[in-house]
Amino acid sequence: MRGVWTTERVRAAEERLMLRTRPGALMQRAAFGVSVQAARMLSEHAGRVAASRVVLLVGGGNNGGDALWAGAYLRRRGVRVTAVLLAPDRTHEEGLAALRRAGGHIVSVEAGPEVLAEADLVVDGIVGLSARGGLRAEAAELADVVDAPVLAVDLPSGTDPDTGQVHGAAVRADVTVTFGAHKPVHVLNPARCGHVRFVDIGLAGELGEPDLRVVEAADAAAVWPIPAAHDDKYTQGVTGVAAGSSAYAGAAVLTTGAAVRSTAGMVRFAGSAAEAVRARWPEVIATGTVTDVGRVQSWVVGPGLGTGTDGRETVRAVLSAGVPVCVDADAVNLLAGTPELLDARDPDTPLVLTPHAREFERLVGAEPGDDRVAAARAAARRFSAVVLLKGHNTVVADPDGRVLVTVPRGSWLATAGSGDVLSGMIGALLAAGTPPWTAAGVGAYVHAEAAALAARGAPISSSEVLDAIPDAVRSVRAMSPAGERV
Ligand SMILES: NC(=O)C1=CN([C@@H]2O[C@H](COP(=O)(O)OP(=O)(O)OC[C@H]3O[C@@H](n4cnc5c(N)ncnc54)[C@H](O)[C@@H]3O)[C@@H](O)[C@H]2O)[C@@H](O)CC1
Ligand SMILES: [K+]
Repeated sequence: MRGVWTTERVRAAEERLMLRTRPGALMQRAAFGVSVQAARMLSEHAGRVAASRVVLLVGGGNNGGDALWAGAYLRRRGVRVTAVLLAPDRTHEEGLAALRRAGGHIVSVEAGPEVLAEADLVVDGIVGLSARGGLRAEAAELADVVDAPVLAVDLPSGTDPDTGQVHGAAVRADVTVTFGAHKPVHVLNPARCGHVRFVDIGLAGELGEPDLRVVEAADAAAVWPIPAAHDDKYTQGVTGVAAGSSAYAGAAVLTTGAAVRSTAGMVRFAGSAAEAVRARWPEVIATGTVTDVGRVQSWVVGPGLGTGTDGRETVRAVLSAGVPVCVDADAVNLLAGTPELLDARDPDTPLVLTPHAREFERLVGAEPGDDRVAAARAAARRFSAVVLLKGHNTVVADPDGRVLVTVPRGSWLATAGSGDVLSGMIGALLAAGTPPWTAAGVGAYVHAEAAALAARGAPISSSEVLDAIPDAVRSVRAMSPAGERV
């Protein structure tokens, strides 16, 4: 898992590091990293470095200072550098002097559109970690006329560093260079950041435990249940699925299918869609009700269940079964309407709640808001459950405060029934004994991987995501040396 630190933590780490480094050293390390990345982009996009044209958009803080120093380094490689000063009276003095000495041009905002029209690359040094709100009017107007590739210093200006939200105008970067640590914006708003490149400024020893973690292929490969010599159909965990209704048999088929495709163990189904499930998945033992289904090691409850009396009793029954439960869709709505259902639960049995934003609002009484990480964390604590908040980024919070994020590759999962598939996958991982926070995070990661593999550039349905689960598991195992060995 890759660590992510909030701006408060990064600033504190930088302050500690600055006590041990010469003044200005950190900025120069950061700026040198920006110049290296800029040169790489110039080679790629303009076919040359020397004699190409770079425009620096320079705000009134240290972010602008980074851009100015990077411009000075680029001058040494023969680049024609022009700095547009957005806050002339607050421009970083040493950086400005360095660029002047190196032979860079300095222009005011009025000349911005003209120099931008000639640019091979634009460096966004408008605002960094101190950013609040969208771009101010002058910066917004300039950002609007940019046509060249954009390299953002630390973050694309106008996006919130800690939530990734954009209110108003913001830069859209092709590449973002981050210093010393990944910050929340880099994983919560990848569409604005483009490719994120890390520049080491020596912070690692000062950072401590991350605030968020990003799931990677190796994490999935390390925990995905693979049958071993001693295994039979029971030892790998039996997943129970209580989903669907006469009106929504499809949800039952998708959820059950996802559990079938995810692991080699057994899947049992309980509900009025038993016949449809059996017809599509002959390996599943399907019965009418939770009480006569037999032993399972986890339950998935909710997709297509309906919110009537039968659904409510089903939720009560699985919550009191003493095994880990993944509560999705209608089961989340039932808990929102009848919170007493949670009394049926043994507090020591893992519970995973998987709401999307509207279900979250019903459950918690408030929208997730801008800070989805904080919202998921608070809900996890309140319900003593792992809360997986769906969205373009999936956020998975544990009651102990740990948070996992999955960074999406496209929006292919914005399709009907994809949540049903996810809950079946999480249920299968829970049945195999995977701890709930990991099961939810890794399930979401492989779900997104399956979508990307199935899509290959064209819209897909949930059935195709489901069919791609084995390929996604193969892919994460192949990407990770640990996974390949097993
Ligand atoms: N602290 C350090 O040791 C290091 C800091 N570095 C750089 O320093 C940056 C942080 O610098 P600062 O704290 O000086 O602040 P910034 O450069 O992020 O912001 C400067 C000022 O911009 C204004 N501003 C805020 N929101 C704005 C908006 N939406 N539109 C326009 N202007 C806005 C504010 O008045 C703010 O004080 C980092 O992002 C990084 O680029 C790097 O040089 C690495 C080392
Ligand atoms: K920036």
